[in-house]
Amino acid sequence: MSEIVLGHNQYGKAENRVVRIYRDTPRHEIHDVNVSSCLRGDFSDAHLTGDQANVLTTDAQKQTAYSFAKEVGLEKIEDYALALARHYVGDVDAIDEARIEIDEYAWERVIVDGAEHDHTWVRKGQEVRTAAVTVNADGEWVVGGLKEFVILKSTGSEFAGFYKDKYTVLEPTHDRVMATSLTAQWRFTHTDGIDWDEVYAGIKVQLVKQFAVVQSKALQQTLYKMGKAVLEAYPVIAEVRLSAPNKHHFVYDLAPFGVENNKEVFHADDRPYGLIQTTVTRDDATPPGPAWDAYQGWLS
Ligand SMILES: O=c1[nH]c(=O)c2[nH]c(=O)[nH]c2[nH]1
Repeated sequence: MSEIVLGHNQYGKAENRVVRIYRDTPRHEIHDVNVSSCLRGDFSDAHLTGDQANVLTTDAQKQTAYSFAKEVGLEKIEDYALALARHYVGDVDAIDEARIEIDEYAWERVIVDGAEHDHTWVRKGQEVRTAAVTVNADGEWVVGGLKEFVILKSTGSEFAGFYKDKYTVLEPTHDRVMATSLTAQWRFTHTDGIDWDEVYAGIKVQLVKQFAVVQSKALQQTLYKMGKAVLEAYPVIAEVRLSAPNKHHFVYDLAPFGVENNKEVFHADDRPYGLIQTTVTRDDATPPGPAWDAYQGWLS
């Protein structure tokens, strides 16, 4: 008979929706996040005997997330996440490792009578900025990123010369629409003295540029070039991971109506979609440790 044992476990408070307003001057600032805290450590008893003595409640984690929005501030999600993770590992004995995952929603000031308004914004829909921070006794890891970044080019994309079997019906193309909703994550080599906002903005520029300028032979090639450009431009990045659904745009058949369609009218298909995923790394990158050990998405 095999013995049944407790395996990896972790717990926390997922998706605290924290909004911090800075209102010390008439021109307010807003920071809007979805923050999840995840704790790893000596929690066997909670599972095996029901003894909760070591369990810092998920409710306390929620309270901490809100209080740290004031105590630490929320100007930089990476700094806020590091502060939370350091607090859990440093202050609670049972906790060996803390993982903080944050999505940040950007807001943009409305324009009233030609001027930016002091305290009214509209949601900026372009992408969600992400951060994932892990702290344990051996070190600290920060992974920055973005997701839901929808980007499309109307030409400059090919897909041809692929392997063919008896089910292959796809026609090769040297001129197609390429579109995706990009998720990108980048692992920092260290965590001190980094201008998180500058690196974020610069990496976004690199990702966009490669998507636009590369004469793409495949989404795979575009993703590789994106990751490579980020690593070339930013020595503080050790590794980039990219995940891109191929949002297929099919030329719509207008022939039944006697209407010519020279790649001018498309059906934007919803599903299924190719899902292309690529890691680009330095051959001498420091080991990732637990940098990629997810909380949200652990099973995916
Ligand atoms: O860029 C692409 N990569 C693929 O692997 C693939 N497969 C497919 O059918 N279309 C595409 N496009």
